Amino acid sequence: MYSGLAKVTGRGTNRKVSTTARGYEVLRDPALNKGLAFVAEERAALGLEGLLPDAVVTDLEPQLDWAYRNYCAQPTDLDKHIYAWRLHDNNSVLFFALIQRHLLEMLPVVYDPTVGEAIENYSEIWTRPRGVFLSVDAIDTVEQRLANFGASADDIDLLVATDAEEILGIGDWGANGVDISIGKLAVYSAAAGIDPHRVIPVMLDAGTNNEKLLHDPLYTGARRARVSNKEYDALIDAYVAAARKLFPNAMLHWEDFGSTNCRRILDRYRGSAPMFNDDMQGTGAITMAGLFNAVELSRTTWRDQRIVVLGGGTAGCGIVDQARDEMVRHGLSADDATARIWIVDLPGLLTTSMSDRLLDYQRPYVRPDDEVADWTRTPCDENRKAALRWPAMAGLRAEAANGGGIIDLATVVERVKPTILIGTSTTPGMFTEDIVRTMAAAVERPIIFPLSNPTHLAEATPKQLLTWSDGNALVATGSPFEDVTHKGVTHRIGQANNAALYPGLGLGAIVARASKITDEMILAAAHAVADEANLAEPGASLLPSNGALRTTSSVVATAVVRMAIEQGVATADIDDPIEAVRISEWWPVYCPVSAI
Ligand SMILES: NC(=O)c1ccc[n+]([C@@H]2O[C@H](COP(=O)([O-])OP(=O)(O)OC[C@H]3O[C@@H](n4cnc5c(N)ncnc54)[C@H](O)[C@@H]3O)[C@@H](O)[C@H]2O)c1
Ligand SMILES: O=C(O)C[C@H](O)C(=O)O
Ligand SMILES: [Mn+2]
Repeated sequence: MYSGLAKVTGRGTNRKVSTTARGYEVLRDPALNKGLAFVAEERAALGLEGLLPDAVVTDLEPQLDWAYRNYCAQPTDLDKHIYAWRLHDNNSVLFFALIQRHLLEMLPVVYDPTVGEAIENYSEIWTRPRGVFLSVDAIDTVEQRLANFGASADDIDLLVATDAEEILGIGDWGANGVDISIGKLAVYSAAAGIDPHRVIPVMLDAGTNNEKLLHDPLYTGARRARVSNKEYDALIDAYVAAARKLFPNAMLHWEDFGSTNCRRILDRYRGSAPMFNDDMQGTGAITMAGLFNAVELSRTTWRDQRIVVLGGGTAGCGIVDQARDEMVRHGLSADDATARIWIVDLPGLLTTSMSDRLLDYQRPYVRPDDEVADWTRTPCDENRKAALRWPAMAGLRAEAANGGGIIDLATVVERVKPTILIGTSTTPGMFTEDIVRTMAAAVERPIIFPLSNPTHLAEATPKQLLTWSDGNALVATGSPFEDVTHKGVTHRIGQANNAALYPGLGLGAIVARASKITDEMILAAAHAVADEANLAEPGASLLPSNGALRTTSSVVATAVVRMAIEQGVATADIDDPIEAVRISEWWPVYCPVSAI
């Protein structure tokens, strides 16, 4: 969004902006400001003479060198994060050009994992608000608040909203979580060229159960326990209604909702608006991209897989839903495919007798109790009992306390001999040496994806997995990890992070002006990502490098546009999907600014 009234003409590198803003209004608007790069005519027309030093430097390069030096001079990743985001608040082109130039290095700092630290420290480090804050305490003002952003119907392509109940794997961070919406949007722009001036980050403040925040005098959000049921649904309803009314062309992206709300929200609105849930669908798709390549390298087929998932929440179930569908596409019945999946969560292996206390999306995957009647049960330790914290798990807590014991991951791996092991449990160290060695002894190329973020929550490190499997494991992780050299082979660790998929998916949906985002569009995106990886070398990464994200995202977007057209959900008139994507991409270059 621009200060004052703005008119943007031309696309790609031919963009031009004209504005009613003048003087400091221009310089203080990060969307318009280009510092010394304003030329004499612009300075005269926009009332900037005397407000800038007289030197004119139109070249972005010296500014980039200077910004990068300052960035590198920051002592910690959190300081670097803060520096980069202050640059963003001053000059958004420079911020995105800097990230683009140093994508591999900066993405983990601007975004995950450092964004987790920034969220934990939000009250201390925020300087100016970004995005729109909607609150359960003011549901009747939701539309007005969104309108106050100052954009008109044609100005916005995308809104990312969070209620911050489950930020990454670090839990409930209340209003601090706005940074995840902001961060996800920055990745859209850096990775796929979605115009950063045509998006809105949204914080849906439904309260927080984070005691630390509730007692922090600096906390910026509603100081009350999280609401649920009708009150919560009313906030979401008001948001969707307002967003659809004010920005009817915009796509809605849902991020880091709690496990009890995430699927419900998607199911409720998905049929009537272009939207997707990144943690379920985006994660499912990027994981599938990694799995497509891993299954190929393992020289097995999708019909042969046995999949064990640790952590059957939003991400874990999003992944198995897509894996089950893939097995069905390879000829298994839905029941046979489901029977090749085991989910282990806090109460251990999910089984039929737990069904009425599980979430609806976990229920299809429960195992029959008689099938596991003679499986070893381990006592449920105090930590785990305390951790059985979902309301839905109240009964299970009692059961565990009564000494029933649980069927843990080690037992499941021993019994099932999985070909694929996925970690979305938010719990580090859960893929132990014993577990990995058991799996590696039974399967030639064990496929093991510890996906929990940020880095310190990964279920195992790639180095451990490759050591314990003697170099045979096919590994991808949620957060970035270094290459691992084992017995002379350098294993490049692909990052199965939805950041490698959702930007291209979103760009494709926006270019197609898709009326819905279908499962087939998401699958097309997953295949497009998988195809971009080069598997030729031993130890090759299962996924394309994040350094190549812009190229990957264009390819993904094109595949998504094609699928949207094929399925009849594209409302834009498109002859050539490649060209349509190309001309829609925003690039961080200074464009001429003139006066209205
Ligand atoms: N790589 C990616 O792209 C990606 C995407 C989404 C989520 N994630 C990560 O996955 C993790 C889970 O995210 P989510 O959104 O699904 O959260 P969630 O809260 O919906 O699910 C987490 C699940 O793990 C279970 N769990 C917790 N401790 C466990 C333990 N010790 N053993 C077994 N199960 C346990 C919880 O009960 C819950 O069901 C997070 O760390 C998140 O960062 C990664
Ligand atoms: O944000 C990420 O890095 C991936 C994912 O959406 C998560 O919640 O962990
Ligand atoms: Mn997420």
